[in-house]
This record gives sequence, structure tokens and C-alpha cells, in this order.
Amino acid sequence: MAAIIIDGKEIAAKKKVEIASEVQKLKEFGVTPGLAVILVGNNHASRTYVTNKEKTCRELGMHSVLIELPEMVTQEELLTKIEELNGDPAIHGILVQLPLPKHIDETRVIESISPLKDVDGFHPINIGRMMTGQDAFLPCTPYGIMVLLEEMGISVAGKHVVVVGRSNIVGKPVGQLFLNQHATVTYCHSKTVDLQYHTSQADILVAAVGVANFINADHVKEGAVVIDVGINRNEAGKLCGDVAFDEVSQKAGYITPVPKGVGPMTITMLMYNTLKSAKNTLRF
Ligand SMILES: Nc1nc(=O)c2c([nH]1)NC[C@@H]1CN(c3ccc(C(=O)N[C@@H](CCC(=O)O)C(=O)O)cc3)C=[N+]21
Repeated sequence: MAAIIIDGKEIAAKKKVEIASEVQKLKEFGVTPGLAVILVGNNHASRTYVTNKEKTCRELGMHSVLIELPEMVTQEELLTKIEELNGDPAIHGILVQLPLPKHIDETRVIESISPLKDVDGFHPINIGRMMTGQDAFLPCTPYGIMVLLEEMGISVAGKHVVVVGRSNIVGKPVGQLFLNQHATVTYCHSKTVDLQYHTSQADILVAAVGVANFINADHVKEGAVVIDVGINRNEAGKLCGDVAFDEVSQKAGYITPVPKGVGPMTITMLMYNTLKSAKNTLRF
């Protein structure tokens, strides 16, 4: 049986309508949600994402500022810019596009962003709050995955979730969100012995590896939910995920495509977090 395709683009569109309407309400209280995106250097892929984020901000009636810094910017200059944005009342969310050039300490930069404006959910304060189940900015890709499942009516409690990949921005936090929703979670990574043994037991399999076609039909249990977080380019330059879509979609119960799966949800949850941050300012 062919899998049901989880249409991330459509679900993102629905969520964006809800966010846009909340933005309008907030504007009546005199607050326009504002997002600042800092782009260092001239990485082509980064520029595409950043342009998408700006476009989405405008679509939803939000304020957006793009700050472009040269590849050779010093860490000190970058930290000064972030400090300025931390104190800017028109800015509710700050995103520093990753990866950063090698001469800049990524951890230092992430920790310099005010946790109250950390709409990426990468600051240790937000990660800690997420781990302990307190209110926090949730990292956008993991959060987007949870919303996709919720919108599809796929239950999580008691399910065996296998996450392949252990990055700080996707693998680790997505496993945590599943645990928070009462799943049984297994993390697999490059040192895992007999990967297929683990993945083939997954009710929900999350592939966040960064290698095209890494997950094939032999890795997947019949009827499983397969979430593909990969964004790779194949030899022809075409965007593809970590999952061999054609064969896995013949075996899975549900599958997210690439593009139009998880990606559009990432940007949508960024907008959601920026809106949430702006709303928070009304409470003080
Ligand atoms: N501080 C920071 N925060 C991030 O959230 C962040 C980052 N750095 N660095 C890079 C990654 C990557 N990322 C994507 C977001 C949306 C799509 C997306 O919308 N993709 C479309 C396709 C886009 C296309 O056609 O190229 C899709 O999957 O349908 C992809 C990738 C956010 N990232």
C-alpha cells in the first residue's frame, strides 16, 4: 500500500492563516511582531532560507529586518549587533543564520541572544526549559514535526519513535519533544551498531542525518510514519531528503516529502515563535 503523503506546505499554509490573524489582533494593541535575521557571509543556501523567512514575515504582516554582515566580521562586532537587537523594543525575535564562519564561536553567539528573543529555541535556557517541560521557545523544525503529526491526527503517546541523527538543532530536541508527549524514544547515530535493527522497530521514524537516500525500505517497518528532515542536493542539483522516497513510500503508512514536508513548517514555527514573543511583551 502506498503511504499517505503528509503535505507540509498545505499544513503550513493553514497555520500561517491562523498566525496572520493573531498578528492583526496584536497590531490593534499597538504591537507589531518583529524578527531580525542576521546573515553572515554569502552562503547561497543560507541566502535562500533567509529570503524565504523575510517573505513569510511580510505575508503575515510582521516586521522584519535583515542584517547582512561580511564573512570577515569579527565575533566582537557580531556580539555588539546582537546586544543592540536584544535592547530594541521593535524586535521580538533574533535569528542568527547557521552555520557561521569558522572564526566565530557559535556557542558564544547563541548564548548572547536574549532567551526572551531566542525564537530559534537554541539558547541553553530554552533547551533546559523544554527538557523540564516548562514553557519555552521550542526549536522550529522539531516543533513543526510535532504540529504535522497533530494535524494528521497521528497519536504519539506510547509509540516507539526512532530518531536517526543527534544534532543540537534537530535530532536531540525532536526526541525530547516526543518524550514530553509520552513516546518511547530511541536515538541512533553514526556509532549505532545495526542501525536497521533499531529503525525497523519504529512506529515513527525521524531521519535527520544529512545524507541523501540514507534510509531505504529495509530500514522501515510496514505502515510506519516516516518523517524526513534531510535537505540535500542530488547529482542533478535537485532537492532531496534523507529518505529514498520512491521505495519507502511503498512501505510506510505516512511519509513527509522533500521539498514541501518539514521545511515549510520550520519557517511557520519561526513565525509562531516570533508572534509568541511579541505577545509576551504585553504581559509585563
Ligand atoms: N539559526 C538558524 N535557524 C534555522 O532554522 C536554520 C538555520 N539557522 N540554518 C539553516 C537551516 C535550514 N532551514 C530551513 C528552513 C526552511 C526550509 C524550507 O522551507 N524548505 C523548502 C524548500 C526550499 C527550497 O526549495 O530550497 C521545503 O522543504 O519545501 C529549508 C531549510 C532553517 N535553518
